[in-house]
Amino acid sequence: MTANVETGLLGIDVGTSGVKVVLCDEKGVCHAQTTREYPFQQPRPGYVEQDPDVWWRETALAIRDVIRAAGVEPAAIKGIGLTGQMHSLVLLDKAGKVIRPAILWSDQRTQAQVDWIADHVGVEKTIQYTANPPLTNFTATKLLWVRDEEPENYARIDKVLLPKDYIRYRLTGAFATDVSDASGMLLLDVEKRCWSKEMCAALDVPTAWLPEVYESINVTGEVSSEAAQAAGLAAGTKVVAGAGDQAAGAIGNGVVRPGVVSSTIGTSGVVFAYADTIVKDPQGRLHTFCHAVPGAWHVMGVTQSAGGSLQWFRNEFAQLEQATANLIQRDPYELLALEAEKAPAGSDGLIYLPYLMGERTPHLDPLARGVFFGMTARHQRAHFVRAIMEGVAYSLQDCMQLIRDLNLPIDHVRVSGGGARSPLWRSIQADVFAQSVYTVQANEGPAFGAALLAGVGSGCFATIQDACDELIQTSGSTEANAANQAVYQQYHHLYGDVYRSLRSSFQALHATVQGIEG
Ligand SMILES: Nc1ncnc2c1ncn2[C@@H]1O[C@H](COP(=O)(O)OP(=O)(O)O)[C@@H](O)[C@H]1O
Ligand SMILES: O=C(CO)[C@@H](O)[C@H](O)COP(=O)(O)O
Repeated sequence: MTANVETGLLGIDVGTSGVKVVLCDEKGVCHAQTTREYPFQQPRPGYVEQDPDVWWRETALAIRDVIRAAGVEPAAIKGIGLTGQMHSLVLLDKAGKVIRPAILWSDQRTQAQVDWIADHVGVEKTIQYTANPPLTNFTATKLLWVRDEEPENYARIDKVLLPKDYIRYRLTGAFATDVSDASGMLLLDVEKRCWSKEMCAALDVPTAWLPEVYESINVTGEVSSEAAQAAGLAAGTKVVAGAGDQAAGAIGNGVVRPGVVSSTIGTSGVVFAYADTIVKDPQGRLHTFCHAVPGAWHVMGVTQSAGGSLQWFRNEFAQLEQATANLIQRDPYELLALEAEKAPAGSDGLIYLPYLMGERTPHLDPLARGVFFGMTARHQRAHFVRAIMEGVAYSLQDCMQLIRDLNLPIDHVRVSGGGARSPLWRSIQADVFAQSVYTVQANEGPAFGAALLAGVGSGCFATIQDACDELIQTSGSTEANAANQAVYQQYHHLYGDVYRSLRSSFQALHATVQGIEG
């Protein structure tokens, strides 16, 4: 590995399935990257939690790993950019200790608090204050759940942070966040890019609990001696504000101009569009958040369980592939995707609704559940895998449609995330979207975007657009197939009907499960 990196930029992505750290130079060349996985806990149905101190432990080890692998002098690292899973709630007490496990973005326990906000503040007022409606995913609802269900923990709160901002606190001692990630807390005035005094007052959340808000490229602090020792960094290294994982991923994909849109299949699925001015879906089905580009916004539609659906299927129904992965040196996802190619477009009438963790766009329905519809005895495992990929693409197309309805152009679609590794999943997306999709050369995703933000913050690039123009190029395209397009149009229609037919049954199912499981 190279030892002559003069200007290192470190990007850290505190993800849901693990932390990813990349070390690039000012030319965008990545000299080392590593991922360290960690689990999440599901103590009850709908609950999803993680231990923030595990994030920090694994992040410090991952930083050490990439510095060693790149053979770079720690002092050559000119800036660190942070990104991570959005919305997840981290609570600290006066001594800076974590009060309880983080309640994650995918956790669905807060419907009562969503209803409370709707009753006490009103959905319209909430959209007026924060640009978004109350949703179970957003941080403020999680905070109110702690108020209602764990008053002893609530009484100890001194600071409320997001995942990447907890890592910032451990690196620098600073309490800070950035506008894009803060947008997903339901406490930010997204239009003015500062905390909403009205919303905080309405929820009785002291603004002193909240970190200082910066634009993504601004320096928020320097690595402390203690953190330098733990992570193998040089004390004094600058840490920029960074961005939520979707905004950082958008930077890594060059989604920094109108018309360029990304479709990302990670655990969640996200369609992300740049906006020069603030644009809102009146029904709140798309999120309206600040972009990491200063002075810009974005809208995004979210599929709760996109790659997460295939992950679930792999874990439960591809155990042989998992157990032999090392032996045969083939990734189980790759094997499943190859198998899915044996099924035709439309999976012979098998339709999958990817609602394993409820759904955000377009239904805003935490009670929706996953469905395989149309099973017959002729369906094989290949059909199930293909149906999952198709169902996720239908959900992403629902997001695309809502973005078009806001008159935002979709001229050029860039696919990314783990799902874009699969040629089949790329083709299905092109066919369902009825337009070509493109991949970009730099495939390190949000961590790379965070490193670019560090590059702008430490003066390597004048602006984010300059950095993207210089470093991000498309590397391939997948065209839509007209015959498949026609098949998918018909099944997509049915897919929508299946949800509408089942909506009340999902509510009844929830009530039944609650009654039985308590
Ligand atoms: N070779 C592959 N073929 C198809 N899907 C894949 C492949 N590799 C990864 N995936 C999908 O990508 C998801 C992980 O995406 P990634 O962007 O790495 O995750 P995260 O959301 O944790 O950032 C997996 O859950 C899986 O569904
Ligand atoms: O909830 C959202 C965005 O609103 C997710 O983007 C999470 O921020 C994490 O997603 P993965 O990267 O783990 O898929």
